[in-house]
Amino acid sequence: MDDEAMDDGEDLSPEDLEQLTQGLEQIRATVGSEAESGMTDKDIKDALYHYYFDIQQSLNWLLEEQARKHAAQERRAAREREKAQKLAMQKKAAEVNARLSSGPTRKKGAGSSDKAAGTPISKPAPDTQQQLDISALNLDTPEGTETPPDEPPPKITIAREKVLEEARKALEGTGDKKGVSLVVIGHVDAGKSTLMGRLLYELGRLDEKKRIANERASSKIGKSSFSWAWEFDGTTEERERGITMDVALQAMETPHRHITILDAPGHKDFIPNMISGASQADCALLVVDAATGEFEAGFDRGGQTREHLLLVRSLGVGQVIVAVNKLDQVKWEQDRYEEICSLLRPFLIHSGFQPSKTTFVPVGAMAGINLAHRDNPEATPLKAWYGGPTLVDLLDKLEPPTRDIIAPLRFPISNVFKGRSSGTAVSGRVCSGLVQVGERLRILPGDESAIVRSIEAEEDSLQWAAAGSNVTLYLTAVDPVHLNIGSVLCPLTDIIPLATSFTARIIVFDIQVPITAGASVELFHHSRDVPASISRLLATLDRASGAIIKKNPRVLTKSASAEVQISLRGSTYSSTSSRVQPIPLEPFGTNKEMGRILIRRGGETVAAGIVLEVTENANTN
Ligand SMILES: Nc1nc2c(ncn2[C@@H]2O[C@H](COP(=O)(O)OP(=O)(O)OP(=O)(O)O)[C@@H](O)[C@H]2O)c(=O)[nH]1
Repeated sequence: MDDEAMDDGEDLSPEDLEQLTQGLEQIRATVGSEAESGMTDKDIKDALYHYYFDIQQSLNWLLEEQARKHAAQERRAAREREKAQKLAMQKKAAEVNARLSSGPTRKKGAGSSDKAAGTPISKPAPDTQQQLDISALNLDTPEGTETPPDEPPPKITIAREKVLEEARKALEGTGDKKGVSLVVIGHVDAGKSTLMGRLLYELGRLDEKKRIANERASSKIGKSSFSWAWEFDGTTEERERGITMDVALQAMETPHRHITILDAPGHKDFIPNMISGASQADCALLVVDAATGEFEAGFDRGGQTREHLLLVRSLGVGQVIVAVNKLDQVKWEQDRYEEICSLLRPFLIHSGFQPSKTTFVPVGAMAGINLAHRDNPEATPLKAWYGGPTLVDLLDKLEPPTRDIIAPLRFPISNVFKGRSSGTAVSGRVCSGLVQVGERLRILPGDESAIVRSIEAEEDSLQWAAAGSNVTLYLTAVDPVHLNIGSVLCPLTDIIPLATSFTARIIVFDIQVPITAGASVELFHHSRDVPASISRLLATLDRASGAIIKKNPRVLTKSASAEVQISLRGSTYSSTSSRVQPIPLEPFGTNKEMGRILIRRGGETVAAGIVLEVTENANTN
């Protein structure tokens, strides 16, 4: 472009100059000022001149150029980071060698205080599971946020009683908005991400500039119909394929609620990610596609509408809003809306949702119809027959479930990444109890512990977080090698059992091949899934009363309720080669959120259940 760059418009005709000025104004209106966009007037004029004043082509080129520059900067920064990391590792290795050669430096009466002091000499994890999990960690340091040298870990500054009192007040919700977390579920392409992207825009949480950028960039790769979804589908692969693959987290405010949104993938290949999202949620928003044949495809056997509903209910979600979307595709016909509601209602009841906790709302995600406002000009055909609540009206009435803040802390890790300021960060949901800055926590499985350096929720820094909060904990005094997705953080004095075998009460889904004793399955518990087997069929039970119908049945068929023994695969044998890593879980009677399980086989969810008793507790062995 330099060859053709123009010289201050000296050779231009008055018409060309006019076009140049207008083009500059229009591009500026889209990209913002020089400070905001990093584009000088000269860059823009050169592009306009080069593309014969075609604004669209000039803008595309400018955006591409900017992306190229940014990528080059990132590559440079990555190289520098790598160099710095190598140097730091060499330094650490030299320190370790020096320490090892001068003998152990255990402090007086220290017990485990080597860890408290953040001693960097840490044994590699003895088991393969922990080593394998490391590959799932996202340990990249964001640009310009290199880890500062170790600071002393923070101390607890607020008394436990005071934290409890504050947490109780916050949960009562006096003055403050009540907080709920919402998982967005539904068949692939129902419009979940579009709905949530558009909703954020309607609520003023997505600004015009970002919207235009998403629109432009999505149309550039021929995916303009997904532009609203881009707010949630952030990765290149998700955007190119036009599907959600992992759970995306965002927050929004309605007049009386603060809502954490977990946008789950609809595609059946990503059900494990959907389960991880659902296990962090209080309520669900089911999105269904009203277009002819599409609702049916999602609702039939093999579609995700049924499976998602059963999964969220099995994981303890009791409230659901059903958004009947894409009604524009059927000319906003009331009959179609009612047909869909009448097909879903009995299924919802059958799946265990109380009618009083189930609501329906007609919406058009793409055009923003009946999301936050009723006055959309395109809503006229809907208004002819619908005068009920908008989606936001319904979201505003979601009730948070009872939170158990007295129980010991249980924080199952759903993600591990390099912290922004320092240390390692883990994100997830506080399932029970409280966590506060300065607290030392045990990481299970394993013998390690870590200190909470800081707590963050949607970029707010907190001193403590209570049951029901989705937060990020920044940890210190721990080697990140010990932090794995699926591990659970607990108080040092009240740790969760580590099970290799347990009994459970399960409900069998609509399966075609019956379950026999010894069946190999995948066991899902929060964000962890492990190979297991249904080692014994103990009894079939009456679904309503729980009374035993038959002891030691030979098989379990669809819709059966049963008591079974589940063993992590290999754990029933004594040879060390087949030993498996135990997983942290708790009987449902002790801790509801830690006592729910899902069982899958061959890519299909075959049963859901609750843990009755941990029969092989690796902690007490
Ligand atoms: N006509 C019409 N199309 C819509 C509407 N809402 C979403 N879509 C389209 O439906 C397609 C799928 O939308 P997404 O938001 O990606 O669907 P999703 O449910 O998030 O998809 P996954 O997360 O991959 O399961 C896109 O092409 C959207 O433009 C709507 O209200 N009307």
